[in-house]
Amino acid sequence: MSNQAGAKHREETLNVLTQTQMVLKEALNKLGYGEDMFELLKEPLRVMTVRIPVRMDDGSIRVFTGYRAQHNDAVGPTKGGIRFHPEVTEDEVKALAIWMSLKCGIAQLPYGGGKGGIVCDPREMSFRELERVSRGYVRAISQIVGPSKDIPAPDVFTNSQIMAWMMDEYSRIREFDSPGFITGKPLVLGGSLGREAATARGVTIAIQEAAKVKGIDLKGARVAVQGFGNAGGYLAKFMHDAGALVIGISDAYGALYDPNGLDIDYLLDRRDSFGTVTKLFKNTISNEELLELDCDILVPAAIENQITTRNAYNIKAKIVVEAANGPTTLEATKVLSERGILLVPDVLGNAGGVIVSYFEWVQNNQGLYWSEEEVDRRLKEIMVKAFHTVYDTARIRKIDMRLAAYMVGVRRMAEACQLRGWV
Ligand SMILES: NC(=O)C1=CN([C@@H]2O[C@H](COP(=O)(O)OP(=O)(O)OC[C@H]3O[C@@H](n4cnc5c(N)ncnc54)[C@H](O)[C@@H]3O)[C@@H](O)[C@H]2O)C=CC1
Ligand SMILES: O=C(O)CCC(=O)C(=O)O
Repeated sequence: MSNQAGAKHREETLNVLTQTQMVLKEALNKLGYGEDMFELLKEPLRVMTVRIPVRMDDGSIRVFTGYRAQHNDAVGPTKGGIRFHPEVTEDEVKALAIWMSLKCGIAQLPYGGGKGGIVCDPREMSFRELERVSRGYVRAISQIVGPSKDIPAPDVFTNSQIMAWMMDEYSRIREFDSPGFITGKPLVLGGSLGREAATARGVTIAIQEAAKVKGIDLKGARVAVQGFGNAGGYLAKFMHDAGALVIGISDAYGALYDPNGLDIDYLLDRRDSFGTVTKLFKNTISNEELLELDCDILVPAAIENQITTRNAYNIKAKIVVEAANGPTTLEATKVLSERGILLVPDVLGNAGGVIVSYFEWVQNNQGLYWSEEEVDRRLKEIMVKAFHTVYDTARIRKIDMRLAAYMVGVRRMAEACQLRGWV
């Protein structure tokens, strides 16, 4: 078997959780921890599976499966989003929870990682059905979540309205108003200024720092963005506003390409609430083609496993910044690194979302609200520091940015577990 065929075979047999565990093990090894620490951190401490009966609008009952994973709470309560997607699996939610731990470690937030998901397709559900499934999920997990236990937030196909229903349901169960139970809420319910755009703002800061390192001028740089929802939509806008040429964007149904730059404001205006816009156009290209466009900066901002050994050799970008969680496989990470492409990994690149969620929780706890300028200033401070900590670790240790990010991200949690006497 050739090297390339071997890598492809390995990749096809590893799921996101196994791949995460492999990097985690290497990071812990490099930090000098033994097998016992890996044994503790390789899986979440707690995973709850729930079945949520929901009366649909036609009178029938459908039972949805949901998960909430809590990776580790040695540092503080767990934190992380909830996704509604037909392909949610338990292993995916577990990996996402571990990534949240790493993200919070890199950004130095007083949290461990958590993540939730419901197997459903909100694109095929009515507004009221979505409300019922959201409330049912909170009732089912209410015992293990809370403002000082585990604090959810939005993720793929969930939004501030869903956070509002969930906060309301939790407050009813507890019989007191609990804005600090969940973040990503609407402003009038205790949301934070700047949270909605925070993930993309953080990605933008990571891109700016990566571009400096690579000597790329953002003005006129050609950018392709996969995904046009919360993360991808705002990111395309920020890149456009920074003078870059956004030559490609995509959604679940296809991609749009214009070598002279797309009209991002127009596309944002036409997009639906699920980040879909390409259905309105005839001359589309595929998501696969978008990833291989001739560009300077590529931002996967949709779902997992998009850059694999199938296309990693054809990626033309000089910088890849992961706004999505897990868009690049482990084998593809190696290929990009060997090809000299700077890959800013998810646990660093998209940390802006949880950073501003932390600000929202702090504001809820203190009952004092900050200006958007204050939120953005604090976000920038944390992101720039996090970028350079990870970049310097990679440079000094001669390792790729993903492994460096795992080392930086897990260090504090491992120390906390040791100090608590768990290992
Ligand atoms: N919303 C947040 O605060 C954060 C989101 N992320 C990550 O960013 C990524 C995107 O999340 P959001 O923008 O919040 O979700 P969203 O639901 O707002 O948008 C998702 C976008 O991805 C597209 N998409 C879905 N399936 C696809 C497929 N198979 N191929 C191509 N495109 C597809 C959708 O059409 C939509 O444009 C996810 O990986 C999420 O975990 C990471 C950190 C925070
Ligand atoms: O805002 C948060 O707490 C978590 C966001 C999230 O789910 C993520 O960073 O993947």
